[in-house]
Order: sequence, then C-alpha cells, then structure tokens
Amino acid sequence: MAATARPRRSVLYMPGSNSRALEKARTLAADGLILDLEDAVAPDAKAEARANVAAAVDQGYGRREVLVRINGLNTPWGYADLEAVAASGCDGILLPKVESADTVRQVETLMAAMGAPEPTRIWCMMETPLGILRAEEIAGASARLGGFVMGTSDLAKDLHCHHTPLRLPMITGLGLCLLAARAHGLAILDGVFLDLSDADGFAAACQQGLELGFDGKTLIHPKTIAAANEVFAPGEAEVTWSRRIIEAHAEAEKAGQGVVVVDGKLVENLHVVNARRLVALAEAIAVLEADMLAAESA
Ligand SMILES: CC(C)(COP(=O)(O)OP(=O)(O)OC[C@H]1O[C@@H](n2cnc3c(N)ncnc32)[C@H](O)[C@@H]1OP(=O)(O)O)[C@@H](O)C(=O)NCCC(=O)NCCSC(=O)C[C@H](O)C(=O)O
Ligand SMILES: [Mg+2]
Repeated sequence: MAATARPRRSVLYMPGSNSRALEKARTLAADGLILDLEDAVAPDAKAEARANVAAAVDQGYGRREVLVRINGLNTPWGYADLEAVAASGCDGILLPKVESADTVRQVETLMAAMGAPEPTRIWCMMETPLGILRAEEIAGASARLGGFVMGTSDLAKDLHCHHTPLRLPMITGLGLCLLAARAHGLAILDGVFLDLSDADGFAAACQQGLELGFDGKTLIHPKTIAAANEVFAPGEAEVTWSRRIIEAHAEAEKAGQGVVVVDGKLVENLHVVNARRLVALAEAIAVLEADMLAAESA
C-alpha cells in the first residue's frame, strides 16, 4: 500500500532531456523526483531523454522516491518509454492524463510482461475533467497503483478556469481526487505552483495543500524544496503531542478504558491512529534526511 510513512513532502519534476538537472537532483533535499519524458520534453528530444532517464535511474538517487513520467500509450513514444523503464527498478511509472481504469490495467499487464519488479508502482496524473470524474474507478483499478499526482496546469486549461494561487476554481477536482485516493489507500500529491518569484504565495499554497490532505507538493524548481519540506513535515510540538497521547491511550486501555483526557482534550482511538501516522512520518523523514547528510559528507 502506498499511503505509508514514506516522505513525499517535496517531489521535484525535471525534464529527462536536461542532463544537468538529472545530475543535480542527486544533491537536492527533495523527498521524491519525477523524471519527465512527457510535456517537459520536446518531440525531437524524446529518444535522448528516454536514454538519459534510464541511465539516471540505473545510477540511483539514494532513498529518494523516483517516478518516471512516460508519454501516453496513445502517443508515438509511450510504449518505448515504458519498455525502457519498466524493469529499471524505479519506484513508480507515472502515467499522464489518465482517463480510465482500463488504461491502468493495460499498463499493469505490459509491466508484468516487461519484467517490472513487484515494488514498482503505477502512478496516475489526474489532470483532465473526464479522468477526475472517474477518479474512484481509476483509484481502484489495480493493486499496483501507488498514488495520484494532480496536474493542475492541464486541468485549468481544460476547465477554462483561472489557475489562481489557491486553486479555488479547481477545488472540486482536487477534492474528488483526494476522496478517491484515500478511499483506496493511495498517496496523493498536489499540483505545481508556477510563479517562481512568489515565495509567500508558494508557502500559502503548500499550507492549503497540507490542510486539504495532500501528502506533499510537486515542484518545478529546487529553490522551493525547503519550504515544501517545512510545511508538509509534522511539527515538533505535533510529534511530541502525538507521542504523549499514544502513551496515555495505551495506559487507559490497560485499565480497560477506551478514552482518556490529556490536557483537557478527549483522546479516542481515532486520534491515536492519526498520531501514529504522524510519528511514523516524522521518523521516516529523519531516516531520509540522515541518509542524505551521510551521502553529502561521503
Ligand atoms: C523552470 C526551469 C526551466 C528553470 O531552469 P534554470 O533556468 O536552469 O534555473 P536556475 O538557473 O534557477 O537553476 C538553478 C540550478 O538548479 C538546477 N535546476 C533547475 N531546475 C531544476 C529541476 N527542475 N531539477 C533539478 N535541478 C534543477 C539548475 O540546473 C541549476 O543548477 P546548477 O547548474 O548547479 O547551477 C527549470 O527549473 C525546469 O526545467 N523545471 C522543471 C520543469 C518541468 O519539468 N516541467 C514539467 C512538469 S510540470 C507539469 O507538467 C505539471 C502537470 O502535468 C500539469 O498539467 O499541471
Ligand atoms: Mg500535465
């Protein structure tokens, strides 16, 4: 199941045709990376980008989660993209503009035939009106699904709405995808923020994404990684509180009680479930960051 404690606070896109970016990503504190073969790569550069990305995945990115966004299977490049990375050991293959459960099942079958290792997940870009209206059936299409990534730029284009910083015109679409993802135990990442000169607007969009329930934000530039990491990480006070209520509730259970009051607040099992999730996430972030530090000083 994908909605685990794996950190996904910051997930950075980079064009597969940009060798410098693919290399630079090994030094960046992003929890995850999306090596793109789709919209960030011009048609003439598709073949070279595919080879670059296959070689980059082979070299590895430490503990960072690595997704490869392939072109759609209905394009001249999609099948070759899938063939090049299916067995590469990347964490996930991200499908663009998914509009049906059949597409997911078709990729699942091809991945099995191409020798994809069991842990390699299928991820879906949710970025068209039809895809979002079918979010629930897509989310339930395969046990191989890992998560959804919101494609708010394509969605704004198709809806003819404004791509405002806080995405009010797209809020229904974001909500439908969140409901579908959580109903099926999937991870879900928020869309990109396009104005690289607006740091305050970016932080506000991250905070909104966190409050809506996203696991993290997809990014287009390294300078936004630190802010996303900060917003989507459980705060120190939150982790301390979580540990306290886990302990207090366990003590209460030993005494045969299902609820306990801590600092005047009622704590029930549902609060403990959430507290455990936050503590596990904080611990996973600490492991990932320690690994990055060790790699830096090696
Ligand atoms: C936007 C950019 C084209 C800007 O690139 P650049 O001019 O090189 O920026 P800087 O000079 O400020 O870069 C500073 C250093 O950082 C490295 N860098 C920059 N961007 C990245 C990156 N994305 N990943 C890794 N490294 C990066 C530069 O190489 C510089 O390093 P150094 O050489 O050491 O100085 C560029 O940021 C970019 O291409 N961004 C990603 C664009 C992209 O992938 N777009 C597609 C995904 S968004 C999308 O499709 C969403 C969805 O589908 C939807 O519909 O919403
Ligand atoms: Mg898109």
